Amino acid sequence: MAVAYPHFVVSETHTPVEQTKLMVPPAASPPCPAVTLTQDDLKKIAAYKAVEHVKSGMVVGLGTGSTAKHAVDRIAQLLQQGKLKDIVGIATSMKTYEQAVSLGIPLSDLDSHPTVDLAIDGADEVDPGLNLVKGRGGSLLREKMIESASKKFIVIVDESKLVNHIGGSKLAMPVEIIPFCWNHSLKRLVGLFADKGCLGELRKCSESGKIYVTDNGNYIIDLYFENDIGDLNEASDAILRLPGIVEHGMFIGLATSVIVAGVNGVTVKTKVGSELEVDSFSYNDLRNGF
Ligand SMILES: O=C(CO)[C@H](O)[C@H](O)COP(=O)(O)O
Repeated sequence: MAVAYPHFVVSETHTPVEQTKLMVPPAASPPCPAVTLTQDDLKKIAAYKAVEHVKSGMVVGLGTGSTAKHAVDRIAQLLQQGKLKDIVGIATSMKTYEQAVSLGIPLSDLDSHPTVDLAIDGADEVDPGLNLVKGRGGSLLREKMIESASKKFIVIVDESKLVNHIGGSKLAMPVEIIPFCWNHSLKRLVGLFADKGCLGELRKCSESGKIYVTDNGNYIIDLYFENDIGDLNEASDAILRLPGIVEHGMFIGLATSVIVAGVNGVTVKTKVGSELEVDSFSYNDLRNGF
């Protein structure tokens, strides 16, 4: 059974793998049987909603990861259908670059297009102030370069990414470092946050066990925090002061809006000055259009 979402049909067969299965309640009117959305369906819903903000002629930052992949697919589809024209994409990773090339999306870079109209990307954590952790997919440096050059940066997530505070998922906060004496850098990073119950490890490829190397030829140290990191700007400054550190995965104040797809519908949080505007849409609203 497909959810009657305006722009796409959820696949009828779902592969559970590691995805969370979520039950969406049936619509009150018109009657509609319950539908099971996978976590990937939610990512796709958030991605498609974000792509509604892409207009012809825009320079668009193309994110990396399983959520952003849906946005790139959708942009390509709209280009192929002639509903979008003259889009220039700037890829945040080699993987996204290859995806975009395979789909025929015209690409450029920040040297030729230093200002990006809109970037769309996933995130690993989103806090209530729209600060993020990014980079569990390894692309944090190019993502931060492109997203900080964007007039608008829309983050697309399923609701599992929401946290009360950065580090709150207890999963990795990645830091890209140069390979030279990586163990020294690891110790210095962990030492910065000794009072926060911080542990760190060099990222390895899960399949080969080899050291993970970023698109920039660097390594990644994954930091794990037992306690709240505290002031994010202070933590950021301390990390970036260490020689050998290239960038970290805290994206502080960069997102202009976040689209969260959850079991009950979609929430769009948008920064308006210092305020946060929140719009919520149930799947019934989505059925009837916004
Ligand atoms: O920062 C990223 C890659 O560096 C991704 O955006 C982040 O890891 C989220 O990935 P996914 O959409 O697969 O959950």
